[in-house]
Amino acid sequence: MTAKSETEPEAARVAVPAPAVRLRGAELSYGPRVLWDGLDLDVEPGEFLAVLGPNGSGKTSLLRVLLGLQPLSAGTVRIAGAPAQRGSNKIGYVPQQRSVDATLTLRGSDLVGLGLDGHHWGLGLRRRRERRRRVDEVLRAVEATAYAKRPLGLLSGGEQQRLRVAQALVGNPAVLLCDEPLLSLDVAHQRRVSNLIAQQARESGAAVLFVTHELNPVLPLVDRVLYLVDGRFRIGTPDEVMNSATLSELYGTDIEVARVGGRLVVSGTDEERCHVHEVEQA
Ligand SMILES: Nc1ncnc2c1ncn2[C@@H]1O[C@H](COP(=O)(O)OP(=O)(O)OP(=O)(O)O)[C@@H](O)[C@H]1O
Repeated sequence: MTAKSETEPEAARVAVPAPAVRLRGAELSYGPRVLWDGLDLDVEPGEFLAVLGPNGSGKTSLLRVLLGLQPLSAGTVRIAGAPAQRGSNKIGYVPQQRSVDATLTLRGSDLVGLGLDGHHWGLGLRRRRERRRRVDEVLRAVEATAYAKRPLGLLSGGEQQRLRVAQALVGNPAVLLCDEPLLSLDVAHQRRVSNLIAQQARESGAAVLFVTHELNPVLPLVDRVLYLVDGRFRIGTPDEVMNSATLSELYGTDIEVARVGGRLVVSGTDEERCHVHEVEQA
């Protein structure tokens, strides 16, 4: 009896899975400029976290920290229980869109296949077939099959973006980092891509960190929001963060937030900095 009760706490500790992302006392500074500090954040498997903030508030820098590309100035970062590491196959990443050289001859399907490099698919015909099957499955999911064999340089911005999303999803990552993934997508593909990302969270237990200037297209999918402004931040459910009192405090000026037909409408003296895209455009 005594021996059993002594072993129970140990067993319980082992059974608790690590959060997908854990930041403790995290600070990022460039020279004297502090982007954010004192950031404590756990993102659980299956959680969808929207990361908001005006230009230059440090959203992309946060993703770079999680990717192991940017060291913290203070504090710790762990991905699925291990230190953040460059090239980790635990992470899928949709980078901010940049134009691809028109002469690039790499094909879309090859780009998506690169998302499986570093995974243990092994050699042999069976493995190669499995790999191809997975690539084809993800290409279908982003509706890119029709142009997957064409050179990347000849594709439109939206077509390239869907391939980047496929590349991030193909390895079933524990953490999915998305840097404004909906830019240049039409409304139908915005919906499809954001639903796919949320589905990956639900079905594969991926934690999603989704940087966006447009919260409304993903609002129904979002569990929590991290809102960064000038070194300050708030973390909470959309209702806890996206309200007049909290945003006015964060921006240090009067901000009005209203819900109109399920959308957030933000207005106020500083509305141009505070996600003007959330303001209903007439
Ligand atoms: N390596 C670096 N050295 C110095 N300053 C940097 C470095 N990387 C980024 N910065 C600065 O840090 C700030 C935050 O950049 P970051 O790209 O993280 O912002 P962001 O919130 O993603 O902005 P945006 O919404 O415009 O994409 C910017 O002012 C940027 O110029």
